[in-house]
Amino acid sequence: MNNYKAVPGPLLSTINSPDDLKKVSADQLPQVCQELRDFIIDTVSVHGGHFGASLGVVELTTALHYVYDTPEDQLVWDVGHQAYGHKILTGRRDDFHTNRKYLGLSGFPKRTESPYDTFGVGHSSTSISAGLGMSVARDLLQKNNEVVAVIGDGAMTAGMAFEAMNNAGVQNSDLLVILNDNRMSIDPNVGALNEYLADITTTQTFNKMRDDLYNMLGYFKGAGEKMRKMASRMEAALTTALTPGSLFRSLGFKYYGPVDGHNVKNLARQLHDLKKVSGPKLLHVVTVKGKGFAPAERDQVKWHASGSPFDKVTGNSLAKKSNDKPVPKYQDVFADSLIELAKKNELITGITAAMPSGTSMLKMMEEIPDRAFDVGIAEQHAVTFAAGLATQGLKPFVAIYSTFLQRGYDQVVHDVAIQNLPVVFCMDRAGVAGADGPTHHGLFDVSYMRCLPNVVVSAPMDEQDLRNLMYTASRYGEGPFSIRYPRGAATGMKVSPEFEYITPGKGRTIAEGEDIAILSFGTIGNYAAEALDELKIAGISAGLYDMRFAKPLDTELLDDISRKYRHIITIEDAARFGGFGSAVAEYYSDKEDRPVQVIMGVEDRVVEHGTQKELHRELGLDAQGIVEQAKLLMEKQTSRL
Ligand SMILES: Cc1ncc(C[n+]2csc(CCOP(=O)(O)OP(=O)(O)O)c2C)c(N)n1
Ligand SMILES: CC(=O)[C@@H](O)[C@H](O)COP(=O)(O)O
Ligand SMILES: [Mg+2]
Repeated sequence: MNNYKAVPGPLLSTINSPDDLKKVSADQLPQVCQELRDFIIDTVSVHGGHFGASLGVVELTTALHYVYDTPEDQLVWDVGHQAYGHKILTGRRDDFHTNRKYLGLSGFPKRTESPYDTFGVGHSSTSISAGLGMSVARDLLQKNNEVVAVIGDGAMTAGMAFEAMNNAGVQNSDLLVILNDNRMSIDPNVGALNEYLADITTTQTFNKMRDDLYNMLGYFKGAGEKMRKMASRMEAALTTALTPGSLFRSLGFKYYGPVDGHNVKNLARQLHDLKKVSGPKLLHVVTVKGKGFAPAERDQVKWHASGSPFDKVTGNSLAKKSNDKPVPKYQDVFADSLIELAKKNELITGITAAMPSGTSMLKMMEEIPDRAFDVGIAEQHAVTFAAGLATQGLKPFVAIYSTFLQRGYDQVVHDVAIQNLPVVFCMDRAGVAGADGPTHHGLFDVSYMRCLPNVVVSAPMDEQDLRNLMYTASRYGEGPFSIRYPRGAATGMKVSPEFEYITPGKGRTIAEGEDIAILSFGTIGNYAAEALDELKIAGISAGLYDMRFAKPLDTELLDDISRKYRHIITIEDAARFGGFGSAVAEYYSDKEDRPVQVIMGVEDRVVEHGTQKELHRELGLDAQGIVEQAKLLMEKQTSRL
């Protein structure tokens, strides 16, 4: 592991807790911020991690810990990808070089890591609900601590944030919500709320335009539809400009702002004053994502996170250049195939919930803009929106990370599965996700999809099969179809430009054997393929079957396998409970001649962060793990004889 540690500046090096921060004078706060920013840039330039969001809240983080008595005062971060400054100021500076590394600090606030991390995060838009829970608990327990929730403009687009505000507005509990408005989600923020916030932050411009605008509106009345739409948009903007924050006020919040989120002394003063204001209140802070690192300010999407080392002045990548042909990522195979399919079938639509870059749906949004939608951080809406499209005969492909689809599960059940609508779920980041850790692993989708009526549950072993399964899904008219694939690079195989229809429920034989059959589900099967040679050396003849479907199962193939083998191993990069291995066990359970089965998958526990390779090793879900299981199985058989 690279153990490079950034050296903190003279002031930052004296700060090991918020109490130390409180010892510096208000005039020194800008210097603390500069040193904090430098420290983040220095560390992330070597070790990688989320980036732009933490740079954008350096002043806000410093002001919060300066003014509030954390950890007694509860500070709740939303998503938590912006909390690096918070970690550094709350006693984790010296360990910060282990951030997101195996056995190191978590990339997100985590309750077991620090008392300053009041609520575990990773998924967005939970902070107001959690904060309200904490403030109501404070009231009931007759304590007097403060509660502050910090939420981004992207996270604010989610239904959950509005559910929380709707409730907070009538609870009358003291709660400060800070809206960190940088006009960005991971990609540019979208939606009507985004436009509303833009109107607030451009108040002065609109005030100046007011008189002209009324004159123009008169002119527009006689104009066409396009002009009228423009006029009504401008009128809405004007209304917002005249009464900024009215949306939040009407939800029962006292609204303050917008204020400059990079003036730390002013922020500290504002926060100090707001302590005297009771009830639910919202401070609207305007910041720049990537603030203080010019390349990140220029290209905010690229610098949302950095995976490889970079020059901390120019931002140029320091990753070793390779002459090898680049291997496509699964997300790109998905997006390219979707575009190919959509060009041939005009009923196909694509939907992403605020992950155009992450899912590569951006490609379709650029090539076929009228049929590709970014609906914001709104997984629930994305699923039901797709269901609505499907009722009208369209063929929606909903690309959502496996972990984020958990947010839209009732919609998958109630709006898609029960109505048997032909929505295609493309679940990216399935299996262990890597450095993002437990909140982001996609370990539950096989179980949560398999238990639903009507849903096909599939996983390709490689990019060729991903293309073919997508093609199959595009032609499958009987109901919902799910396809899971992991984060990162595909196999690099030569891919046929032709699509092939795979009958749902049909697996394939990769290798025949005699002693043990390995039944794999998804890309984890490539580890099994690697294990075959080593098993041969160990004197074990293993067959390998890429089952492709956890539902419907290839029962014909399963019957063949049970006739031929006494021992089978099933393997999946997912929770064992209710997954593919369970499906096979259930199928065999009433067969007299059932084989002895080992189910390889993720045990009933939380899997922490690390590289995918490290985590697969820890879980025993790699070639070595398969070899070990196979040997154990054969030993057990021999000892029984
Ligand atoms: C439920 C859920 N969906 C999607 C994501 C992926 N995601 C992480 S950060 C982010 C953008 C958040 O934007 P914002 O709250 O404005 O924070 P910023 O990065 O701009 O500081 C998204 C979409 C997530 N973490 N949780
Ligand atoms: C914080 C968050 O949810 C995203 O930034 C996530 O970390 C992206 O993951 P990928 O890097 O796999 O797209
Ligand atoms: Mg934002």
